Amino acid sequence: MSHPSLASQHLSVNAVTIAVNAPQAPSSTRLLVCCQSFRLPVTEVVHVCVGRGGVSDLDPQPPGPENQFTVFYVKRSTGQQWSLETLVFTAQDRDLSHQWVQLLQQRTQQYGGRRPKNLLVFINPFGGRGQAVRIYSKVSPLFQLAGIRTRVIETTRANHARDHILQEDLQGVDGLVCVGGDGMFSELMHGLIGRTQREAGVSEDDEETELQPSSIRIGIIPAGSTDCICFATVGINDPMTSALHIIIGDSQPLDVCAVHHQNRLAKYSVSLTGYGFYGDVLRESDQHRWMGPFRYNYAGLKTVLSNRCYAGTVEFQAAEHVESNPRDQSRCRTGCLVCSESSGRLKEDCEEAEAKANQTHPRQNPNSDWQRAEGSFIAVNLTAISSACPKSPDGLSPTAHLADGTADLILVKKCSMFQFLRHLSRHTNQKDQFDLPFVDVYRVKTLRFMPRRQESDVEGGVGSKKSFFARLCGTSCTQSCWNCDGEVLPYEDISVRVHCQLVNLFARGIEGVRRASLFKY
Ligand SMILES: Nc1ncnc2c1ncn2[C@@H]1O[C@H](COP(=O)(O)OP(=O)(O)OP(=O)(O)O)[C@@H](O)[C@H]1O
Repeated sequence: MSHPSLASQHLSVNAVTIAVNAPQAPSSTRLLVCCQSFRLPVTEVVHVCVGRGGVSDLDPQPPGPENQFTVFYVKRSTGQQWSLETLVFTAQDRDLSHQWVQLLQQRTQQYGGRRPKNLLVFINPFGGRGQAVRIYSKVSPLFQLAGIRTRVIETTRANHARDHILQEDLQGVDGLVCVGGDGMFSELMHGLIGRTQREAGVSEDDEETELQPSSIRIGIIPAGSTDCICFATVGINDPMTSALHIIIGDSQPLDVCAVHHQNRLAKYSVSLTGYGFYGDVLRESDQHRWMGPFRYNYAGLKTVLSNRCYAGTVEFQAAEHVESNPRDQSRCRTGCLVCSESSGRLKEDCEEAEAKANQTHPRQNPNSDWQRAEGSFIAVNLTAISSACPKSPDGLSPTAHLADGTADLILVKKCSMFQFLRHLSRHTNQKDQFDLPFVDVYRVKTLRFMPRRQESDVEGGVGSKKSFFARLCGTSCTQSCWNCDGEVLPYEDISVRVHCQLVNLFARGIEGVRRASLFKY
């Protein structure tokens, strides 16, 4: 087909005649259609067909004359929300229309990124408000439209999805999708990381080992109660937006924390790994499941009122090379430079680690770069991402990066209940939420925590120097637990290592203002 002859043709869209610019430019971001203020990147074309197309059952349309063709594309609505939009073009005749469709399909394939062809979808019918099946039925026609094959499994028990990924044949699958909340994402992530290590002959229990990333990406269609991971990586909890990110094959690497206890892998975590306050809230709320979602408010209030703190030692290795810190104001956004530079460093680090492993002599002083903080803490929080969610849009650490190989460690030292409340409330109303004398924050690669039992604990020492409220709440506990992405870990001493860009999501991070405005039309 002769492209230049097409390029000089004029088509009409919505009764306005527009010029279509030459489509043979080599760049993948070449604009497909250009008409005064209208620009459409080929990477965001979902589908092209002859006639007037509709999104199957959602939007049935009469086929329309064959000299017309329809382009389905991603449209930015408000904020980070995406929707599917259509443009109907009218060519001079049927042949020209067919040529355009063919050309645009070719271009979409050529420059359209790494789009999935085969998805394995897990739906948790009980996640969130039990709406996951209905939510999936709204977005599944989009996958059909884009020509993506899907195999759908409704889970029948906890860990069904994880076990399936670990045990079943995934030949040809190029994407895993969960329709549910953070717990479902965690299942997919554990299954995928576990399977990849097994196939690579890597032991997950070995803290020193480099874990292997998988080429299979994970998509999240939010249908849970908080959906923090979707919110922090896409910027919105909207099933349609997530489905479109999956279809156009977006790719967002994500750091993962491997949490170990006594030389065994305990769990992987991407958002909060928290001891003290968040561990107590989770433990308390788990005991009151019968209250439904209200249990979180109840447990939160009770834990705040009891104002417990715990003695222990935190050891950590601060991030090297990293130009950013948790108190700067530069947030991780689509195309983040800090994260992309980390992917280069990741390769260098792997080579260095391999060289070290091959050395006959052990390292001179493996503990030389460890720092230590000792004391009584109300909370020890580690988060590899901002952990933003609709209730706390800035998250635990607003400037944490998605894929720079670090996590933010937030130490909230012993303070009064009102001071702690101030710390909690700063999540939503201050620029630097760590600007408090009893809060320390570090960007780290590794962490170790050891609880410290004190003589006085027995009598009610640091952990239970009981306030009036603590007595009122009947909380005499001197031991906390870890909250690891919403699951209780029943240990206190743990070690954590951040694995840079271990998993890949169908996402692109949160789009910044400049980029969003480019596409405002
Ligand atoms: N069929 C099932 N029956 C019972 N539990 C399930 C089933 N399928 C998945 N699960 C478990 O349910 C837990 C919660 O699911 P999910 O994350 O989808 O919803 P949620 O807890 O409401 O959301 P969020 O984690 O965002 O708060 C998961 O940890 C998962 O292991």
